[in-house]
Formats: sequence, structure tokens, C-alpha cells
Amino acid sequence: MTQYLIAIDQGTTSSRAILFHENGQIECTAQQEFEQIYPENAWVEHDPTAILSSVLSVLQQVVSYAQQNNLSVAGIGITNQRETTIVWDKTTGKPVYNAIVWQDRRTSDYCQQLKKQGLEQQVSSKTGLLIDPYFSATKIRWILDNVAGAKLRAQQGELAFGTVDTFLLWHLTGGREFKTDASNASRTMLFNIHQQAWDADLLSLFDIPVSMLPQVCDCAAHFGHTDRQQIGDSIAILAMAGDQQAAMIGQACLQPGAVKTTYGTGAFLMLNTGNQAVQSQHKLLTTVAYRLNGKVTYALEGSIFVAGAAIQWLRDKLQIIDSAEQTSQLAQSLPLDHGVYTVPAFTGLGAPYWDPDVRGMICGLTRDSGNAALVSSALQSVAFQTLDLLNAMQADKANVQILKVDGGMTANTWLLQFIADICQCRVMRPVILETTALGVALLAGLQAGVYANLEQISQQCLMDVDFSPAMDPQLRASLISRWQLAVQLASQFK
Ligand SMILES: Nc1ncnc2c1ncn2[C@@H]1O[C@H](COP(=O)(O)OP(=O)(O)O)[C@@H](O)[C@H]1O
Ligand SMILES: O=P(O)(O)OC[C@H](O)CO
Repeated sequence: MTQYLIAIDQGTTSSRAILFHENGQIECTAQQEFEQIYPENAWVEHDPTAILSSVLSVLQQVVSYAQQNNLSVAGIGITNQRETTIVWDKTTGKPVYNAIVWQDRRTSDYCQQLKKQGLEQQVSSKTGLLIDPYFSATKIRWILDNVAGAKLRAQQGELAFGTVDTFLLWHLTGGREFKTDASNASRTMLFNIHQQAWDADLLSLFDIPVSMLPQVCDCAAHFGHTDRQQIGDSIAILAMAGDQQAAMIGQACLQPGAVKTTYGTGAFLMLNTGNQAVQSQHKLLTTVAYRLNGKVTYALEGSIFVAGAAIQWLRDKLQIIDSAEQTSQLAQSLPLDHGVYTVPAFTGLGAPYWDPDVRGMICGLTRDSGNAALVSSALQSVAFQTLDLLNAMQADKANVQILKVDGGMTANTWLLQFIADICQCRVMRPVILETTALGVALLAGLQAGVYANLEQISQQCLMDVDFSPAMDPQLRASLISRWQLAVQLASQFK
């Protein structure tokens, strides 16, 4: 009998549930956006109950589709925006504060202090991460210090911490399961990626009681069953993975050397480094790609904080476009060297700069510059930032020839050609653009026995279009040098 798999993809801007046929094709999709909350400059929050209700709503839709069509669902996989931090009451399940989103920079001063105390080396050697507000640890600390009574309740074992995967699992299983997976744990800055355990020194440094932390499992494991009353069926939850790691699986980046970049709200480039936790000398992160049967595969990651978010800003804040789909046509209306550069450091700059205090900048404006130049320069910034990451990878001796891409922005073929031109590498886009969801569905299928091994998984991941570099080298060099100048200027303006 044909088996089907459900992926819950809880992203930064929307929640999706997708029902996949075991051959990797999409059978049914439901999606719901939710509110982004910006309480102060550089703060970004989500209401955890809004996240949960959006997930319940999309999940109910695909479960009911499966039921109406008599489809047999072998299991559910959960993938999620990573690092985003939720603390809740273990008895009531109620969050004590909004989710502090990965983009939030409120702990920037605290991170600065930690760096001044010379702790970066210790933190980095244990976690593979750099000290930055991006990761969960300082966000948890902030909640414990700033929510009335939270510190004491945490010490008394009453509070739970989770990234979004754990919060969802808790609620989908009616409060029965308190678990995460190794890929999500590796983004908290509390998890020792070599020992695969919460790190006692780091818990003590951040003063976080171990009772707050979930059990860390493999990415494919038996995580529990959905509560029938909530979604209309009791289905096994068989996989969890951070969204970028799930995309690696969905892109079949399963061999050392394989690379993918996911272009969503941010953009995240990951290189599979096999069983080696390679330490970057150029400010890339070492992270868990996936853990299966206790065996860890590591990745080097470059994280760009603003990619599609720049397009959302043009749409929602400046209101110069109605939809992201328009950007391709507007960009095409101008020559590539229009001279306008956007450094979209709205929430500081991630890899390879790691400067939480840089602010965004648009430069090179003339009397002629209009909407098209703003749109084109925002798109171009995504390619330039990708090049910055590839240069850092190359300096770490990883030579990237082929870039597999996915995520919402990759609908834009103008952008993909520009990335190929600027990065001087082949850019390949798969048939299924929802690779994050596909990846975690495949992991659930692995656990359910639908697939025997990773090789069978990779047969479900097929490539579609291919973009090759074709830009005049002089033009390329001049565009890149102007971008580098723009970043330098932005870095001075804090
Ligand atoms: N055709 C397009 N051109 C450029 N950007 C796009 C296009 N379509 C969607 N986007 C951008 O992609 C992002 C959505 O991608 P998605 O992968 O759903 O993100 P996330 O998982 O972070 O919520 C949005 O920021 C949107 O502005
Ligand atoms: O929601 P996305 O797709 O932008 O991904 C967010 C990342 O997981 C943050 O690290």
C-alpha cells in the first residue's frame, strides 16, 4: 500500500503542512502566515500561541485531506525556524513570554560582555558557534532575568525551554513529550556538539537549570503521537530537524562536500563535512547536519540574516511593490550596473562579519534612482552575501563548484542567474522547491521504514533547472568591488 508522509514546516513568516506521496511528490499543502512583532528597535518576537494555532490549522487541513482520500499516513516530521526561544510553564503549557526570534538582537550588549571576558574560544570549541544574540542561550537568560518570577520558577523546575520544534511537540502530544533533536540542540549554544550532550559548563555560565532542557534525540526517532482530539487523528511523530538541516536532506546533500543554500527570510549555506566537526578559521559555524542511529554528520554553515526579508521590507514597509513576484520584472528593467547598493543589515550582519550593531544602508542613489533600483539592489545583495560566504568557505579550503538552492526566493530566476554570475558557480534548483519539508518528511519515512536508507532517500530529490555563470568578468569584478565598499561604509555607521 502506498504510504504518505506529513511535514510540518514552521518557518519565520508562515507555517506549512505538506502531505507527500512516498515518491516525494506533493499531494496537498496548507499554509498560514502569522504576525511579526517588533516591540523595539532590533527586537523581533512571535506569539507562541499564534505559531501553535497556525500549525494546528494547517495540520488539520492536510490530515482531513488524507482521511477524505483514504490515504495511509506513515508519520509526521517537524521542521522549524531554529534558535527561536520559547519558555513555558510545564503544568499549563502557557508561554511566560513571547518567542524571541532568531533575528532578535536584544542581547547584543550581553554577548559583547561575554566576548570581552574572553569566553568565545571556550563557547566555540564546545558548540561550534560564535557568541552572538542569534543563538538561544542569551535569549533564555534574558527571559529569566526580565520576566517577573521566571528565574525562581525555573530554579524550582516549573519552566521548560524549547526551540519551536520542542514547543510544538509538547503541544501536539498533549504535554506528554519534552524532546528535541540534535540539529536543533546544536543551535542553542548550550549543546556540546562533540559529546552530544547539554554542556554543564555552559549551563552554569548562562545560569540555566538543566531541568528546563528537553531530551535530545536523533533526527529520526519515535517522538510521540499527535493528540487525536486536537487534529482528528493519532499519528506518530517520527522526525525532527532544524529547517536548514532538513533542507540539506531534501537536497540530498548527504555526502561530504555537498552544499545547499536556502533562500527564505534569511539565507543559509551549508556544507556537509561528514563525521568531521570542521572548525572554521573564517567565522563560519560548525553545526550538526543530522544525527541518525547515534551517528553524527556535521556541517559548516554560513548564515545570512536578511535575504527575502529585504523584499518583505520593500513590500510591507516602503510599499513600493505589491508582491515578491514583481521583483524579477522590475530588476530586469535595469542594467546590472545601475550603481545602487543595498546592505540589508536590518538585524546586524551574520557570517562572515558577525557584527550585531551594523545598520542597513542604501548608497549610490542618483536623481534617476527609483523603485526598480531599490528592488534590484535588494536582490543583488543576496548574491553578494552568498559570495562572501563562499569566499569564507574557500578560505577554509572548501571549494564549491555547484550550489543547490531552494526556498521561497528561488522562484526568482533572475536572482538565480545573478547568483551564478557573481558566485561563478553552477546553481541548481530542484523539482520540489519545498526541500525543507521534503527533507523532514523523508526522515520520518526513514524511521517508519518507508525508505531503507539514505541512498533511497536521495532518489526522491530530483534537480530541475540549472544556471551557469555567464557574466563579463570586468563587470563582475566592478560590481563586487562596489559591494565590498558598501559593506565597509555600512560597518562604520553604527
Ligand atoms: N519571486 C520572489 N522573488 C524574490 N523573493 C521572493 C519571491 N517569492 C518569495 N520571496 C521571498 O521569500 C521569502 C519567503 O520564503 P520562505 O522560504 O517561505 O521563507 P521562510 O521559511 O523564512 O518563512 C519571503 O521573504 C519573500 O519575500
Ligand atoms: O524560517 P527560515 O526559513 O527563514 O529559517 C530560519 C533559520 O532556521 C534561522 O536560523
